[in-house]
Amino acid sequence: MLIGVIADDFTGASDIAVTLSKGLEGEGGLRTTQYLGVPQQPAEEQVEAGVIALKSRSLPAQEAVQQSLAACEWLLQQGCAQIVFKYCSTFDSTDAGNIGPVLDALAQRLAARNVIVCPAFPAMGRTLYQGNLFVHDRPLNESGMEHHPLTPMKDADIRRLLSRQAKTRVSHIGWQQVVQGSETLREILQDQTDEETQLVVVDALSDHDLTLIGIAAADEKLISGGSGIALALPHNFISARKAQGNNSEFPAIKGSSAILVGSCSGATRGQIEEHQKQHAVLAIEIEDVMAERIDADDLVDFILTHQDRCPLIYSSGDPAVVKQAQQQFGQHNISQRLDRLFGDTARKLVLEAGIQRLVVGGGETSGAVVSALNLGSLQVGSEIDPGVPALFAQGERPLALALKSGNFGRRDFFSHALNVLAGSTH
Ligand SMILES: Nc1ncnc2c1ncn2[C@@H]1O[C@H](COP(=O)(O)OP(=O)(O)O)[C@@H](O)[C@H]1O
Ligand SMILES: O=C(O)[C@@H](O)C(=O)COP(=O)(O)O
Repeated sequence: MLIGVIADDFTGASDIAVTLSKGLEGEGGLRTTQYLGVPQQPAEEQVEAGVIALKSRSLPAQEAVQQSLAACEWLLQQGCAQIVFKYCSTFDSTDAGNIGPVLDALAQRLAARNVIVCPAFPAMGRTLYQGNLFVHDRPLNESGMEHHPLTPMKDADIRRLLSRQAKTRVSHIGWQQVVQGSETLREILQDQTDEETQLVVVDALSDHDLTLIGIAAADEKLISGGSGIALALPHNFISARKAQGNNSEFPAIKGSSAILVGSCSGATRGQIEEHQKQHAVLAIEIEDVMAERIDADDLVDFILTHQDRCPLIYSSGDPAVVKQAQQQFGQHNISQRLDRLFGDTARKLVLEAGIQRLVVGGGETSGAVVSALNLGSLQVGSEIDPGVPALFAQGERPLALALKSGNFGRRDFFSHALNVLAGSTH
């Protein structure tokens, strides 16, 4: 294994996994496997990039640090020369963490001097300029992310956010320096090396900028960012002839399907609206979940009786509905109950009812579903939409998955994803 990634949620893990497996256009990427939690056994020999999916974004900071360090140890044992800490391209976190505390701990473990911090993901409109993060034409704190149920983002200045979370000093490399090229950037990074470790927020507006940054970071032991930071990392290993590259083929799975959605993001709510125009959709009311008036058997029943209409079940609400539910029940209680409900439903659907194509909307929700299925590891297939690959779990009966970040995906994402998992290229 050459590159090891520690991802703080499951959709984020598949986002960076597909970036590594794709590589730069015309060049190809690395043989990539996504692990669900820290594996108990060594990786298979042919794996060149290993992505460990944690569900650590919303844990207490100390637990997130412990899990991230455990993931780091396993990746180092597999021989990784470079570790990447992957967080959200909207920098999802709070003043208590977890991005800062995890970076502090990883930097110390790896004795890294300059740790790049770059959440930019231009394909999804996330750009970083003068240390401030934008989502398309809005600053992060006006992008809708200020309403996120778990990590409301109320500041767009990554330097300021990170300084509140991390003990390590925070510095900045501006876009005007990035565009001077990889060589200059490498020199700037090396010049910044003094005794003190630094978290270096680096601006990026385009994939070209990210490519320059990735090439400049070829020798860095620790890098961090959204999936965009990994764009050029396969190139570093392929051009140094250390990697064989990715030439895997994946099955088309046409079996029965289910779509489970817990994300409350604007993009996801639009996708649900689109889906219900032609397909079967069931809304779960939070009051019913909290009062245990609805359970996994009810949801399984809906999915199985609507197989001919691409059934989708969602809990998602708009910001006003979410706020009201939070005031009534507490966000932690709601998330715990929903995680359990979606997890139990997925287990019954896959293990008992034989569902073979599963699409999940939302990072935390994907974590809950995939953890309940206890799948171990997933092979990374083709990209359904930017940042969302087809994933395959081997077992007695193959299972194809798509784990969609709340904000990702085209408007008809859910039906499109089912088609791609079934082998359609449209
Ligand atoms: N109607 C709702 N009210 C309050 N919280 C909700 C509701 N529906 C889902 N949630 C919670 O909101 C969170 C959404 O997070 P996540 O699944 O990561 O989506 P995203 O990818 O958009 O961040 C989950 O913890 C989920 O349990
Ligand atoms: O970087 C991103 O935006 C995604 O890969 C990601 O981490 C998504 O998180 P969720 O929005 O919680 O799914």
